[in-house]
Amino acid sequence: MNLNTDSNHKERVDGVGIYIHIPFCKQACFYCDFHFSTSLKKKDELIDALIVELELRKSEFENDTVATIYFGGGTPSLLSLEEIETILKAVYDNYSVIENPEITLEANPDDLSETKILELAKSNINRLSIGVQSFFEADLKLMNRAHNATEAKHCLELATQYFDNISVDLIYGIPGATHEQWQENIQTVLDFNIPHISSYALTVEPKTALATLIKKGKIEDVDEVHAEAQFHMLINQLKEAGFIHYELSNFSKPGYFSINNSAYWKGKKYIGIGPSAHSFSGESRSWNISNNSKYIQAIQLKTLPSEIEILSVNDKYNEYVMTGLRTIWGVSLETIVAVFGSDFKTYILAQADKYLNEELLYIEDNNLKVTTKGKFLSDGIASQLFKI
Ligand SMILES: C[S@@+](CC[C@H](N)C(=O)[O-])C[C@H]1O[C@@H](n2cnc3c(N)ncnc32)[C@H](O)[C@@H]1O
Ligand code: SF4
Repeated sequence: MNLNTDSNHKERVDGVGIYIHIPFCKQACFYCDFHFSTSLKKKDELIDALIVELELRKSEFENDTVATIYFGGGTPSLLSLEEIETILKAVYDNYSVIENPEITLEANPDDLSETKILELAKSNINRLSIGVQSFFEADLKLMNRAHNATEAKHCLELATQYFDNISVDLIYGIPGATHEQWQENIQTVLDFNIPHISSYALTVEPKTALATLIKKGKIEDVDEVHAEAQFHMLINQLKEAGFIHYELSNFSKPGYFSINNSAYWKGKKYIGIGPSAHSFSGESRSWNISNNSKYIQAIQLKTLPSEIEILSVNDKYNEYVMTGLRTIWGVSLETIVAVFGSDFKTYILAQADKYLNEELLYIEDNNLKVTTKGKFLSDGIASQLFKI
């Protein structure tokens, strides 16, 4: 299934994507439930396994061209340039890659010394996604980030000298962080002339240290109203600065949309390499085991440690509605009819009626979209449009 067929989609994505998960971090951020290990003992074995998995899966893309390569984590910036290049070589050896693919590396500020940035600038990496989260010491300590506020600013000073395509991650709704501090965080990123920002509300995931600390009363609970107010400040401040709010958590200057993520939101195929990585073939989703040792063992035996789920028509429709409503492109009613049939269009319009009347949704050029008022509620609204 390729949902990137709408004639009115402005950012067309040609080619498929490869995501490579680097499951190591220096220390565990209190809020994070992504898959990572703080022990680097198995790093070499894991890199070997990533290379074998890339070889094992090449037939999945034998008729496709790779347009984006994304090193995510965990903390990919923990890898040396040599390690990154070895993995990239395995991509080029096994897949057909377009001439100038977007190659993103997620990086943490404490890894980005001038030497490291210079090395990365000489490699094929052409986009950095830097996990700053906040420029305030108290916020960084509360979240147990490995960097401090000075490192956060210093790394942007350096990175902007060598890279043009940079994204910065910021977290809002942090307990104790005032609205003024939040606005200062956004302004600091703008002052560095960063063209792309991803911003998430601090989410208390079950079984994280943050959840335990809140339960014990050691950290104040997150406040939804406070977070929603900061989300709207973000929208307004970035709109004024010329950013396009192209996905619920993503803002970009024209020309700097993440091609990798846009492809994902538009239902393009991608393969995820590494422990916990997810893949989407168009017809099914699969995900690798979230355990470094078991992942390495299975790959050494030339088996894929993954589970697969074949998507039903309703699953595909639900996913399209969920991702579509989060984006600037919305849910195309033309695509709904073309891919799922006219019954689905009748269904979605009936379900959407209440939200259209409440001005949480609107229709523009035959696309169903969330209004600014509806944005913070977009996932909840999408679930009300699902077919079960
Ligand atoms: C999993 S991290 C990987 C990149 C890198 N290690 C970093 O920390 O920036 C990707 C993004 O997800 C954000 N994130 C992970 N868990 C989150 C949570 N519970 N609430 C808000 N943001 C979260 C991180 O802060 C980061 O910006
Ligand atoms: S937020 Fe990033 S650095 Fe922190 S634990 Fe998660 S993956 Fe690691």
